[in-house]
This record gives sequence, structure tokens and C-alpha cells, in this order.
Amino acid sequence: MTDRSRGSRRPVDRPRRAALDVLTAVRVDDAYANLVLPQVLRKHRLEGRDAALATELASGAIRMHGLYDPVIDACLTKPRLQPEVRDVLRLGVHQLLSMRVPDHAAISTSVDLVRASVGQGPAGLVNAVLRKVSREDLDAWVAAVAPERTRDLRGHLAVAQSHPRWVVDALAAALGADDGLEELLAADNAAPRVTLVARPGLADVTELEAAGGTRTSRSPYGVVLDGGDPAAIPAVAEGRAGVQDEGSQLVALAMTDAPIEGRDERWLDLCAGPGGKAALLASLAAQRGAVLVANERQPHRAALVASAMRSVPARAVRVVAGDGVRPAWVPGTFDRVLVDAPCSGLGALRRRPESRWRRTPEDLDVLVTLQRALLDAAVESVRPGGVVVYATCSPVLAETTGVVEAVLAGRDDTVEVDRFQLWPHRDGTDAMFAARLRRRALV
Ligand SMILES: C[S@@+](CC[C@H](N)C(=O)[O-])C[C@H]1O[C@@H](n2cnc3c(N)ncnc32)[C@H](O)[C@@H]1O
Repeated sequence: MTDRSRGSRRPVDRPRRAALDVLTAVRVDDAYANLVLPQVLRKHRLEGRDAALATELASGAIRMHGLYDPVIDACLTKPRLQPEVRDVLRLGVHQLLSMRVPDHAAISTSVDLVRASVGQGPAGLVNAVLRKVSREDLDAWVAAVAPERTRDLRGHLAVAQSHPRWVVDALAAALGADDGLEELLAADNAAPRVTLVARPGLADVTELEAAGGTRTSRSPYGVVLDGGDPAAIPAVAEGRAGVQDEGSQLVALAMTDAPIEGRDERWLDLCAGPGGKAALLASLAAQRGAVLVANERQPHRAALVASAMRSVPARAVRVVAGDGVRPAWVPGTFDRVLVDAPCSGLGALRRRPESRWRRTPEDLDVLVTLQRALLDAAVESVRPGGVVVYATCSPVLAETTGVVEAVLAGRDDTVEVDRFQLWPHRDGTDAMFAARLRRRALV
């Protein structure tokens, strides 16, 4: 079916059609926007500015619908709206309130889009709703639809910054105060810059800087890219470098930099897929004469780990597909262990526009049980005197300090050495948590 076949007078521009395809896949097929976007861009043969426009439209409309839906609802005369029409309206509202698209262009392209995708029926409604929306700016709409800031700060921010209320409460608890909460939620709504890692011994940061980047301030291996396609950089294409948030680099380095006494040659990454941290660990292991066992439960993700290792010397790494809760190795085998646990991902919301709407508080119960079992298995896997790093890309207390404290309470052979919590609005990284534990040496 072409874009004109349902009676559209003008052809629909391809970036908007592509953005609607992404919203539909996320709503109907539970797709991940960041995975479906490249396929949709290819299907519509979009590149450069058109691809960037489609990406911004889709990501923004998905991320911000916690604000846009009440705005749309305030403009309706009848409460019911077809989901397909709501998707078109979300795209239109994003253009009107958060992009520099002129009102007439945002409205007329949305009317064209609904005609092409749904039919002539809702064209008048889309036109009328978007005209009403265009009469006020973003601040005025926030004031109209969000709870009053002075009466209910978190309720206000949940709407104004488009986060589920329970997520706002969990992030506020992790921050320890409402101070910085608005900045954190706003940072979740901004696409992160692409950061690269130069895998030690395989690539040098100067090589990545030459490709147009700036060194990160805390990881000695990181370079923030000014723009462009990272896959076009030879070091990335060859697996000598990779795309990796600085926070993830710091977590891997927390494992390799922890002081230990005695043997230091057997390292374990218990939850390695898809292999970003494992590749950094393995390249450091190669330099230090150690061997990394990179374990991952899902075989297809273990295959991704093996692919991430394609430039790492084979002597430095073994990839294993197995359940980290019931490991196949002898207890006390390893000198250093990383547990980068499966988690809610609420510290990486800026990367996944839809994930805040998919997670539920009930998910946490299941995750916490698994996280505790994995951390316990990690401690069993390390030798006395060895180090375990427990990490999550979530700052939610139940998944971070809650897990560490519960596991330590059940053991008298392990102590916490230190911990850190990174934040997008303070550190420019994902909200990664890491705690370093030491298994007591035998006396
Ligand atoms: C947060 S991700 C790890 C990310 C990885 N460290 C990286 O930097 O690319 C958690 C991984 O744990 C895996 N996983 C879940 N349950 C597991 C288990 N019981 N044993 C081992 N791996 C598990 C998931 O499949 C997922 O790939």
C-alpha cells in the first residue's frame, strides 16, 4: 500500500512515515525502538538529516508521551481515541512543543500522515487537536496539565519530565533528596553522546581522537565522538575499539584496578553478554598475563561476546554459555570477578525511549532475587583475598545497596571495600552503580 492509497492528497514525507512505523512497532510488537529504528531507516532509505529527523521524532514522541498524552486529552471533545491516531498526534505534538518545526508544517504533515496511515476519517480531528495544541507553548501546557509544582513536586515532575510516578519516586530515593531530581529526569530525556572505548593494547585513544572525538575525563580509554557513524571508524569496525559509555568503562576498571595480594591471573565476568565490559577486561587481561572467563547464560548473547572479542588475543579469553547461579567451575577459582547483573535498566533511560513505560515495580522483585543469587555465586567463585565487583545500570536502591547488604548479611567471609553511584546529570554517564567486595583472606 502506498502512502497515497487511502486518499492522501500529498505524499507523506518519509521521515514522518518512518517515525510512525517505529511507534507502531513499539506499541503493537513490543519492539525496542533502538533496534527497530535502523531497520525502518533502511526500509525507507533514509540517511543523514532525514534519518536524524525520523530518529528524533520517534524517540521524542515515545519518551515524552507521559506529557503529550494529557495535552492531547485536554484538546479532545470525546474521550476515546484510536491508538493509531494517538501515535500520529504524539508525533505532531512533539514537533509543535519540542522541535523547531513551524506550526503549519507540523499540522499539515500530521494530517497527511493520518490520511495515509488510517484514512480520511480522523483527518479533521488531527487538524483540530494540533491547532489547539499550537496555541500554547510547552511551559503553558505543562502548567495546564501537570500537578502544581509547589504542592506536589514529584507529581509535577512525573508529568513535566514524562516519567512514571513510581520511577520518579525510586530515582528520588536513590538520589537521597529531591535536590537534582529535575536535572536527572531532564537528562533522561536527552539523547546521550556516543562514547568510544579504545581497548588497551589494541587501539590508542589518539587514534579515536583523530577520528573526531574528545577524551573522557575519568576513563583513560574513553573518547566522546563529535558526530558521525562510529561503525565507519576502522578501529571500531575491527573490534579494536567499541561504543561504550564512560560509566561502563569505569565499572570494568573498578574490577581490574582493585588492589589484591597474591595470584592475579584468573578473572571472571559472570554476566558478560553482549560483551562490552568483557572486551575491555580481556584486553587488559592480555596485557597483564591474566585469562578472562566471560560467562553468559543466553547462548545467542554468548555468541555476541565472542564477536566482541574478535581482536583480543585468544590466549586471554574463554567465552562460556552457562547459568551464573549454578556455575560449572570449582568454587574459589578466580582472583577477580565482575557481576554486571541483569537489572531494571532505570539508569540508562536516555538510551531506550520506551523502557520507562515497560518496567513495573513488580519486575524489581524478580530481578532482586536473581541479583542476590548471582552475587552470592560470584563470591563463591572468588578465592579468599580476591575481589568481586557487583554492578548495575540502575540506581534503584533495592537493586544496588539492597542486594549488596542482603548478601553480606548472609556471609561472614566477605566485606565491602567501597562503592560508587554515577549519574547522567552529574557525571554525563549512565547511572551505573558498583560496589567492590573482598572475600577475607584465610588466616
Ligand atoms: C547487564 S547485562 C550485562 C552487560 C555486559 N556486562 C556488557 O557490558 O556488555 C546482564 C546479562 O546477564 C545475563 N544473565 C541473566 N541471567 C543470567 C544468569 N543466571 N547467568 C549468567 N548470565 C545471566 C543476561 O542475559 C545479560 O546478557
